[in-house]
Amino acid sequence: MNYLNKKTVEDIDVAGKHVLVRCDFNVPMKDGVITDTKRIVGALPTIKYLVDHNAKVILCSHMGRPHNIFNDVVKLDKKEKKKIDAMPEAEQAEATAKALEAAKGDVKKFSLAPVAAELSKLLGKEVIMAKDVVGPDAKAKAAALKDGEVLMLENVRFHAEETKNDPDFAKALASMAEIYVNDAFGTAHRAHASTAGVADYLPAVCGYLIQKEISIMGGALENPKRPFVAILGGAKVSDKIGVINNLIEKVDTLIIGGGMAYTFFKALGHEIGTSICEDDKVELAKEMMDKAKAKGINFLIPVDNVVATEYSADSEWKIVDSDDIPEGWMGLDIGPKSRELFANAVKNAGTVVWNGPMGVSEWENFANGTIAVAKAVADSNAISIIGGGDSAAAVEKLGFADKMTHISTGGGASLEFLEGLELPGIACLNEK
Ligand SMILES: Nc1ncnc2c1ncn2[C@@H]1O[C@H](COP(=O)(O)OP(=O)(O)O)[C@@H](O)[C@H]1O
Ligand SMILES: O=C(OP(=O)(O)O)[C@H](O)COP(=O)(O)O
Repeated sequence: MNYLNKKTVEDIDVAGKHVLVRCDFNVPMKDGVITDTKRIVGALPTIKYLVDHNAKVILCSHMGRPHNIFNDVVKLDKKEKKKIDAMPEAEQAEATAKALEAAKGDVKKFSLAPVAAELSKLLGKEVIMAKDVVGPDAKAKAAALKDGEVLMLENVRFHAEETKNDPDFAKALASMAEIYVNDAFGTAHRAHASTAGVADYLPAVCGYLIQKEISIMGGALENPKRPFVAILGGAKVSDKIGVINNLIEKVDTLIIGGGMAYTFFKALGHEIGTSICEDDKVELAKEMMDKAKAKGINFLIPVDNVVATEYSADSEWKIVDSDDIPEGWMGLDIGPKSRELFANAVKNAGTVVWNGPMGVSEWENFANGTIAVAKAVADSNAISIIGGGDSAAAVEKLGFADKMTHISTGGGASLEFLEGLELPGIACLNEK
């Protein structure tokens, strides 16, 4: 998908205008404290540009997946509902009432107020917080904004109309501004009112974060410095089929690690013990390997594995070759020979795209494959692009973030971009 011809904030006169900026401020929180500010820091260049150019800045974002509080409809979380459905019928009514009551009290944790406070610190200026999204408080505060001032609306997902891409809700958002800027890369794969719908009613351009994400990732896909190496890991083949399909057409080397690899082992006829496997994807794994062979791509899967007796952080473990996984053992990481094999493939790469850990990297005993790959990518001279999600978290935790060319701020969005899918939040923006 080529989005490089989209208008940016620099292509439009923002001085004195109300500018509605959609950011992805869906940051991880624990006990009311933001645990990773990457997405807020990522939004700063656009916000600073608008402030410096005397715009009246109105920021909006979602946070989590809350209930529709403004219509007073509180719905149960999917997981909660499943739990209640599994209860004996006689207990369900009481459990539902209790859960609904608890869900009402939950709403505060989805407020963007902590983000406004953090942003204010990072910007070194006040960020005015609205009590609602398109209600009287937001409208009054937006109308009163002076040039260079910044307002944060409440969580757009407090309205069910947001995720439904309801035109009236999009219009209500648009009515507060004269220009729309989308800089929410992490939410660009969603066709919601504030990420796409609003562009029907205002001149619509992208911010610097979206521009950076698409120019680096788009550049790698369209015109990669070769050899181009893709490393895919994580739990499931089904999550990455689209990415494999798209990248197999472009790369010189495709490396498959993590839980995904065991479906490929099965396709090769190996015994995989109790390793994670998607039986309905074995045939597809075979097809992928045949395709890679036909295209002359270097296709690498682990040659050895760290196997464990149970899925737990302190399980007994040992190292075995890939065609020698014993009955009752499960592969939780790639082994030392695979680490070397993968590191060697990365060493002379021109471009590396990496998405998904090589094993259960959350647990120390099964993190060495992911550490080795992160180190190899960091030590290479390649243009290195890390998809969001768990691989980004691993790279950051291991202290290699500074050595990577780009760590995407979007998990789902970067995957869809690498799949070559259209991102509605970018497709809706005006062309130059
Ligand atoms: N061998 C394995 N067995 C089971 N789970 C695994 C294995 N390897 C990796 N995983 C799990 O995969 C998950 C990450 O996968 P995924 O969400 O696809 O990655 P990303 O977020 O980077 O796209 C992690 O929770 C990790 O524990
Ligand atoms: O955190 C997000 O997605 P990600 O975890 O895939 O990066 C985005 O804010 C999108 O959120 P959503 O998946 O609730 O639409």
